[in-house]
Amino acid sequence: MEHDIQTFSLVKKFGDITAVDNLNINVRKNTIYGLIGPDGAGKTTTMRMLCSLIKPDSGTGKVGGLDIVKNSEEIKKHMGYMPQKFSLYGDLTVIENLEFYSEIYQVPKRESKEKIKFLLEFSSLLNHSYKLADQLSGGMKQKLALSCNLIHTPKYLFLDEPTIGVDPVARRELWKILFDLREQGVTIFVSTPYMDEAERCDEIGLMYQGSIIKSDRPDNIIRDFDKHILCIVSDDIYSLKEAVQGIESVQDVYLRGEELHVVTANMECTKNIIEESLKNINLDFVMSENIPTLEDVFVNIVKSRAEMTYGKCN
Ligand SMILES: Nc1ncnc2c1ncn2[C@@H]1O[C@H](COP(=O)(O)OP(=O)(O)OP(=O)(O)O)[C@@H](O)[C@H]1O
Repeated sequence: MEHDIQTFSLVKKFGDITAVDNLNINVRKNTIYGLIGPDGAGKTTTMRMLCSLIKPDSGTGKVGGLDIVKNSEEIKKHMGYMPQKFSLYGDLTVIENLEFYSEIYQVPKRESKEKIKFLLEFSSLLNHSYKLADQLSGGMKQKLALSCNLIHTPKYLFLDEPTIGVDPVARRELWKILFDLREQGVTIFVSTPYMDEAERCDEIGLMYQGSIIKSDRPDNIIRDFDKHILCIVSDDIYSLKEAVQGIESVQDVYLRGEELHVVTANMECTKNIIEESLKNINLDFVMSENIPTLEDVFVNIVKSRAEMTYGKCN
């Protein structure tokens, strides 16, 4: 199996903080790899090392078979990196921004004209070509930022939370672009806080405290989850939560919108105890078993890790 992006025991420290801790990642060629994890897990630091913007303290990494420290200049020619705050020039038009990045990447003039035309169509920005970047919506700005990173036809694309602050329709459009890029042979490494986006990746890595604690296809991660999720709705969700979280076979309880999600290893027994307890306090409720979502699994894995590290807190 051919890998385009790899890390081998990668470590990065900032003073006392170990931001990336013995990280091992393997990203297959021509796939979308999603890095997900809580704030401060080390996602941005990982991406910055892979893009040769900062050096690791130890360990190594490869992009397209090239060493991220020794061959950084060569790697940069073939990669695009869109950080969380990508610099667009607000007082330049959409086309002018693309022309500017085309010069930065030293794309030959004739090639650049063709590429800009292609990217404007590809990212549905053609009708906005002469708008100032500052006048674009959040979603369009991100599409322009992405296009600026595609001007030199990179083989590897690194995107740090590219859809933050983007509305759901524009988010879907951006993902359509990513799928098209994968079709064209680009390997994509993306971090996202959104679980619906993580589910669209070919493989995801759950990052916690600098390491990958689980890595697989999203459907495999959900399939391997060996616990059950009970979903309960009630008019008095807070009394419901209080009553349920004291039950011994309940491993975790959390709110998801209007619903209370209960995690248990023993579904039938927990269901019966909850029914009894809620009847005793005269609470109206509706309970059903839910198929676990990636979000349920993610919350559970991260909480279990945190409990292993810091002990249980209720
Ligand atoms: N330049 C820096 N100097 C000191 N500490 C840093 C620096 N960059 C990152 N850190 C620390 O390293 C840890 C990992 O940060 P990082 O930004 O990589 O996490 P993240 O998973 O990308 O978080 P977020 O989702 O909030 O962006 C955090 O504790 C952070 O405070």
